[in-house]
Amino acid sequence: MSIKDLAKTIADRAGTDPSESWTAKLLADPDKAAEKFGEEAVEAIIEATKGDKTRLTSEAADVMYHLLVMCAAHGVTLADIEAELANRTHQSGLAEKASR
Ligand SMILES: N=c1c2ncn([C@@H]3O[C@H](COP(=O)(O)OP(=O)(O)OP(=O)(O)O)[C@@H](O)[C@H]3O)c2ncn1[C@@H]1O[C@H](COP(=O)(O)O)[C@@H](O)[C@H]1O
Repeated sequence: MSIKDLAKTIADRAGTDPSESWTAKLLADPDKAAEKFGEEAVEAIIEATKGDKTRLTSEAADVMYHLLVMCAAHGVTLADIEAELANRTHQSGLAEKASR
């Protein structure tokens, strides 16, 4: 599934029955969504340091999903994040830091 399709699926879960959808449950509880994102991020770090590519791929998918849910719980959309990233394309990190 593309990130865009995943974000749409997450947005579609807003306001639906939390007892029938993990996504709806997290959207209804932003602090829980943030906690889950933190857990998944730590799990991804652990797999990255172990060097297990398959496990890292799985944890990275968990991180992306929970990041999008946490953001959606606060009204931040994938389009918002993409716009922020687009604002940064002019920045050349190394050149900018060297000039400081
Ligand atoms: N990508 C995901 C996704 N990734 C993880 N999860 C759920 O996140 C929950 C918590 O993850 P955990 O890893 O903590 O689960 P766990 O069983 O404790 O596993 P471990 O930590 O022990 O490894 C589990 O219930 C997973 O099923 C997800 N739930 C939903 N999605 C996507 O969201 C869509 C809508 O899902 P629903 O909201 O459930 O309809 C799905 O079709 C998927 O595309």
